[in-house]
Amino acid sequence: MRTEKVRVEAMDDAKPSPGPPSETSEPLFSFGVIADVQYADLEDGYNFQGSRRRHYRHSLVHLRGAIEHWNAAGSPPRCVLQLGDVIDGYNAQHDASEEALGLVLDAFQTLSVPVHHAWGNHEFYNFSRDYLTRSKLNTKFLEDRIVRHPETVPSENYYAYHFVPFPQFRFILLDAYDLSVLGVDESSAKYQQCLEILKAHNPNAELNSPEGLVEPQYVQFNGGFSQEQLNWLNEVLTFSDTNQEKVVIVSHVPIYPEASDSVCLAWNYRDALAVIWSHECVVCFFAGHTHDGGYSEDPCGVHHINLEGVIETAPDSQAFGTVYVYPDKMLLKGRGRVPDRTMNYKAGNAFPV
Ligand SMILES: Nc1ncnc2c1ncn2[C@@H]1O[C@H](COP(=O)(O)OP(=O)(O)O)[C@@H](O)[C@H]1O
Repeated sequence: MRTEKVRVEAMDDAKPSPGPPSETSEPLFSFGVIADVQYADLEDGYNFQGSRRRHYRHSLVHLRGAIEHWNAAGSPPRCVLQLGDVIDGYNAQHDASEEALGLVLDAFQTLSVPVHHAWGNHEFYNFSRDYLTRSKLNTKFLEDRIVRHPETVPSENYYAYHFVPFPQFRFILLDAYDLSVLGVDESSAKYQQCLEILKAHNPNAELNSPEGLVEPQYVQFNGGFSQEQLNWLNEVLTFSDTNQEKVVIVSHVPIYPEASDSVCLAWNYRDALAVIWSHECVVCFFAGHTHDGGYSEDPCGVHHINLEGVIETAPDSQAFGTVYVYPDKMLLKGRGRVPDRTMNYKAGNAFPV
């Protein structure tokens, strides 16, 4: 194992500490996280409920600031995880999708480490799945393949892959709009199948409305995971268990109710949890989508983090984080409105060093 020294950035004095970090030992490596930039060249607006201000233009300034921060780090992160919704759906209405995406990608071009892009609902408001597959938001070329384990190779039917930024630590990027009516050709069988699933759970004329639903996550702006993708996830986690790896999962849409507004969960979040809970290796699950942020450790010791969205972050604050990985835990050092979080590995499951 590599024992490269990674410096932990200074604690932000302005917010509470999660307890003493492992200053006595050096982190093995670090990675950056950022969510819901939702850039658009528009005046500020509000969320659907009218309760939260959205800073469409300033979100790009926030993104550039985060990138400058990671570039200036004494020990740069191994990679950055962009959790989806990088440009806002309003761009499509103003015929500005490509221009907005270009500005965001120009910013990422200046990042000195690889970025992994998840896809959210706003990607699909702007672009078709085919367009995204051909775009620079498709970072599947950064995947790692496991020799002699073809069952761990993802299918082309969904946008998901895994990679190893540091030995024994596997990251899995999931496609939470694998089952969705967004970004899918309306004449396709898949669209019909997904529309049927959605309508079976949501009788509202407005399919974005959760009003009266027993399972409020069945709205159009969410999506889910196909059985094919879940079977693949199960295979990768089986490999990671067998090889005593630690796993970080990334998805635009969250899957754990205690960490998220129930309206924002993945359609079949229970199926994803069932797969994850049948394995030992998963340390944490990072999602965006809610903008509010949230955290909960589930009964199986998996830490669910919903990152605060850049779009609802005031110009005088920030919203991103760097996760420092130790042999026995991961430590999220948040900036601005992202709080620090300590994610201990499951009891007796520290990484053998
Ligand atoms: N309660 C609701 N009833 C009807 N439509 C809704 C409701 N909440 C959101 N929407 C619609 O769903 C879409 C996504 O909502 P929004 O909150 O803007 O999502 P995001 O947080 O991803 O930006 C928008 O078109 C919005 O108007």
